[in-house]
Amino acid sequence: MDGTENNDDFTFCQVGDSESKGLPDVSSMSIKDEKNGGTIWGDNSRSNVDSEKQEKVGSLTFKVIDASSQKPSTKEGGSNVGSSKETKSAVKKPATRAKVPFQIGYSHMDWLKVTRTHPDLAGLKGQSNKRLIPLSEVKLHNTEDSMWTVLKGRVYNITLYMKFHPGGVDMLMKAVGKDCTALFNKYHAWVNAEFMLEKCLVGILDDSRK
Ligand code: HEM
Repeated sequence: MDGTENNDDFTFCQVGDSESKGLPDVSSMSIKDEKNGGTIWGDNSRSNVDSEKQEKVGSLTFKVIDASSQKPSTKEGGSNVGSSKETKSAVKKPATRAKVPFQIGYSHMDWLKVTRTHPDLAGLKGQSNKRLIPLSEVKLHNTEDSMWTVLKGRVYNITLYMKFHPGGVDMLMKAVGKDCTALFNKYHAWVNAEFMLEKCLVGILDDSRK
């Protein structure tokens, strides 16, 4: 690619101080794909309004709406894919995640440093980390100075990890003394805990004992 070819399907928007430059309000724009049908981006349900202008680039149609002249309305229509309800759910914004304030000295990088320098994160005192451990033993480690959890069949000592957890201490407390695999997968199945907690491994969960 040399950057000179004509790419019909993509357009780049100039973003800036829209008011002072007289640019359209991007929060009120939507992009339709005429070739394949459907809304690519934006809230397409707000068409059929008087203050709307259409721009066309390649196969894409931009609906530029002057939001300043609009009042909230229940008017429907304008969508070329089913009902406007369906279109709305297709462009639904993801739920905002409650961010836990980041504490200086407790970032992911800080944790990696700890895992490299701490002599005994698991608290093994020389014991093997291949020992089979029943859930009843995990349950006993639910105190401030010894917190164990089970994740994907492995038993970890998470006492020192608690303050480094990006989801907060309170959330991770739900894992203490229990098997947290389901909760872990519910919130972030993509997190590589095997790597992050490698040095916290205490043993393997013994499924055959309670
Ligand atoms: C014990 C193993 C766990 C590890 C190693 C771990 C690790 C992490 C990591 C790396 C993140 C950041 C993920 C990201 O930004 O994409 C995170 C976020 C989070 N974790 Fe965990 N987690 C564990 C267990 C849990 C459990 C059991 C819960 C729920 C009870 C939980 C709830 C959360 C939540 C709600 C967030 C999101 C925080 C935010 O968006 O700021 N975690 N965790």
